[in-house]
Amino acid sequence: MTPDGPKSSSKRREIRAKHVKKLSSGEKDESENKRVPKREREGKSVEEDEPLIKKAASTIAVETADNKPKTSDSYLSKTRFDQFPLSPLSLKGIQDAGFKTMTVVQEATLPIILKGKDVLAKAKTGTGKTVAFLLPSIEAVIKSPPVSRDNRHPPIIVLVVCPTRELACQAAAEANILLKYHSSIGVEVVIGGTKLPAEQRRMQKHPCQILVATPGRLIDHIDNTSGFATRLKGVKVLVLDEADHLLDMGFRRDIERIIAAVPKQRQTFLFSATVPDEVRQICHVALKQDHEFVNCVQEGSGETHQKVTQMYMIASLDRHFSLLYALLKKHIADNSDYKAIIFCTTAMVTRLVADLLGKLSLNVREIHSRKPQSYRTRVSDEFRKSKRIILVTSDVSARGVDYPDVSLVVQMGLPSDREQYIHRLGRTGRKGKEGEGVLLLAPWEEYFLSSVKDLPITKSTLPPIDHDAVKKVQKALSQVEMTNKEAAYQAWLGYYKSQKKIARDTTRLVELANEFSRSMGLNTPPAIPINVIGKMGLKNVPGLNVAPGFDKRPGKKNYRSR
Ligand SMILES: Nc1ncnc2c1ncn2[C@@H]1O[C@H](COP(=O)(O)OP(=O)(O)OP(=O)(O)O)[C@@H](O)[C@H]1O
Repeated sequence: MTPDGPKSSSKRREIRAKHVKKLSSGEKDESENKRVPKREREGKSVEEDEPLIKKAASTIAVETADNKPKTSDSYLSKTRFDQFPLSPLSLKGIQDAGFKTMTVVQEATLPIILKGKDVLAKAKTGTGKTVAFLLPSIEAVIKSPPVSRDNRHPPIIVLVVCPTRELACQAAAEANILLKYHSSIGVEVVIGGTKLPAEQRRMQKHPCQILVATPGRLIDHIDNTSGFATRLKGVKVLVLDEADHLLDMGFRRDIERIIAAVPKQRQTFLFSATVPDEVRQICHVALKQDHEFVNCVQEGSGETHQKVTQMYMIASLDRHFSLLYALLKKHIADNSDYKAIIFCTTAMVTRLVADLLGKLSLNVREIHSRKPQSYRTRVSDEFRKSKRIILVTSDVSARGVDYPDVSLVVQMGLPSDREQYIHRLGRTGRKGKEGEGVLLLAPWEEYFLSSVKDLPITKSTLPPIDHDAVKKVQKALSQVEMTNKEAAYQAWLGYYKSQKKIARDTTRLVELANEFSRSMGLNTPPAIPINVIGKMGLKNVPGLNVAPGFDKRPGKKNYRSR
């Protein structure tokens, strides 16, 4: 391969990882708690949302030549990029990236976007949505009039909003790959976890036309960075990546503020692998009335990848840790180049599970919101590049993160909803590859299955757990620090308190939490400060171990952080 020739996908990944690393420098862990969707923090559901308004928009189902909707997992189309009026420099960048033909979602959305229309696009996980919105965005920058060098507030032409820092950095890294030959176009990222003045200085030094941001930090800049609001007045393209998540109750107010800060006269793209009906009905807050809905996904089994086998296991909580261990051991034995992701319900449960698997001598890393951003970036980068590794994570890694070759995704406990289940599962089987997904539930969580009954998820027999393995897990649990168990117990309780069906009977909820406590090897449930119990709405519920006084640990207002 010539130095400038098409890149192999591993080379491309390396380049992107380098970009991500560069983009996401930051030392302080500015907890993501405040950005955890309020719906999840407070247990509110979409049903409690504002009245839904009916919306008229044309829907385009992507069809094959024989007019049947695409059912195969082939994420690539036969259409070449040069069949569209894209700038030669973009085409050169695409060639260098090693992209030969467009993916289905790119082929379906590009012609509509190039006509100037707003688009709401739904396409499976790992099928190239990022490039689908970046390419036409770059074209919009190229078509914009040049800006004079002495303009003190050079306009931001494209604003991309992503729900997490990892995703924002990843999108910016992908943009940098596409912009390889566009030396006059710049991309910047603004995310939490870094100091605001540092970002302000960086933006001043490198005025960009494309800005990728997380909602909270973007609003910080609107409020506190001089000239920033003026720069946003230049926006011609607004992108909401993981749009359904950004439009749900947790982010909605921020998104409404962001929309108010950019001109009405603009093009808007909403992309996600899941677009629930509620989101279709409220998307008018961002999109024009005559937008197109491009649906590259068949309802039901079409929403997940055929090459990813989906199984669920039902077992009492006291067996979950041993089951997880048995499951991982079997997966490792069967897959020499295994790469597994374990999703847990909260940050503190994530820490507990990571700690436990580490004590069981598995090669484990952890990512959640309580880790500093610099650590998160480093671990994410390492996991992206490595094989024979397990990542234990909270939902900060559920959406959009593009780790190649993940062979197994385990979801422990109740996913927050059907969409989250699909996005988490979507970390495997990317770009048409094979993968395996296991959902591990307790019997009282089985009701969740009704929300995914149209997906090809089947019941699995439980892997055999020998006596030695149980002993090993118990020993490992006894070595896990008590403070980690206490924090996991409290977080567990907070999470399930936000699950309406379970929280309805608070006495039962506490009984279940105490079952979880026993599964960690504790005879007595950890004590919870009385003020925290009050805030959780669990005052006087029998079974709780009440500690007098206040929980003074930093950032303790929210019981669940991701
Ligand atoms: N035309 C193409 N040909 C080959 N690979 C591509 C093409 N377009 C994008 N890719 C690659 O496909 C991978 C998945 O893309 P991306 O992360 O954008 O998926 P996604 O659809 O946004 O997934 P998710 O729903 O999980 O966010 C990336 O590694 C990206 O570089």
